[in-house]
Amino acid sequence: MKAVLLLEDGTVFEGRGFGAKGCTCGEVVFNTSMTGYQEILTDPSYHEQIITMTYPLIGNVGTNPDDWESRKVFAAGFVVKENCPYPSNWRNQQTLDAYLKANNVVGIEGIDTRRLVRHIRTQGAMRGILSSSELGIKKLAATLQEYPGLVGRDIVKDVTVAKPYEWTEGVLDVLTNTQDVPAPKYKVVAIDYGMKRNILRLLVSHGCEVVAVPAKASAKEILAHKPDGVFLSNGPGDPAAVTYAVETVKALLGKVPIFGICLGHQILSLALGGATYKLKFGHRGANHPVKNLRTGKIEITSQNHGFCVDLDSFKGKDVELTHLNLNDNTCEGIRSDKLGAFAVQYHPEASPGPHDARYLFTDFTALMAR
Ligand SMILES: NC(=O)CC[C@H](N)C(=O)O
Repeated sequence: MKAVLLLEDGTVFEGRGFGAKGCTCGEVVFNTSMTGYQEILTDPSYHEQIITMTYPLIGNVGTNPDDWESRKVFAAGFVVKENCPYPSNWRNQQTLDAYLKANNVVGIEGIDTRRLVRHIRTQGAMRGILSSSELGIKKLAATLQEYPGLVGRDIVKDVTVAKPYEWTEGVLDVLTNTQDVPAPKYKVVAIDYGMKRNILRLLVSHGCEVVAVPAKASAKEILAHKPDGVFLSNGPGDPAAVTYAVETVKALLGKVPIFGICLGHQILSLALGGATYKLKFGHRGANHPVKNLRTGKIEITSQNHGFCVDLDSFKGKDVELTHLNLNDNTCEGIRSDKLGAFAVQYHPEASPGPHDARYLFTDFTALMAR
């Protein structure tokens, strides 16, 4: 079936539809990872985003019941050069096409993804509409006009959970189908702004007993759990719009150790008096070099963010820059020793990506132990 991707600046890409037949709007972004498309599709941080994969062959390992990073496919749409209809992998249970159909996600293949990515890199991430149902450009343009984009909107409320839940699974070894679940030593409350499951699995495998709470949980409700530590999760959209989350973290600072990832890093930074801004096209991939300024070591990291913390916004404040992105010298980690809080912009839980930064989970348990 024919499909079309129309960008807000009028650029049109025509291709073949796969997955669900339908029409969807979102911010068009790209991810350079060669692997992990199922984890990427189910990362709630991609809510209201149409993901373009730069690696040309996608779907070659099919999909499976284990590699979900959340309860659903949150990506608004999927753009690939070539969707592989004949996956080959011992874990495969469903082709990517059938998986997207089953989860009502629109896909397009056969477009020049290199041209699309170069366009986004030069013009910046922008709103787009992807459709394999309505194909009339005029009608699609009118529909796209209605879509407001991400800036200034709290969309964490669309992906968070309604009530608290416990998580007991550890990191899964797919070869032996066993999990690493040591006896819990620390009680952690994780605020779920759209949390990836591998963060939860790693907290459990590092000896944490985890209860996840909705994004709007108050500091009082969180402290009532008597946690040894609080975790601030990843999540979609503009951090500055999630004002209730910033207020809650302000009320927690200094009362309990805090560790944050991605959106959690941005919310902690805002609570510490910092500021955030929108990057031109964001960082999304699995090979982004980050320098740990304390150890001097370079970590190859998994990344997925379109907003960033302004390095200069902490001038005169007792906040240490701990990690720096070596591609563009942007902030990738901060810490306040005085307040017992630290966070990174990138994804140490990988899923997908390298495991270089897993030590941060040990840093968190060491902080709680102190
Ligand atoms: N993965 C995330 O938590 C993303 C954080 C935020 N939504 C951003 O795009 O920068």
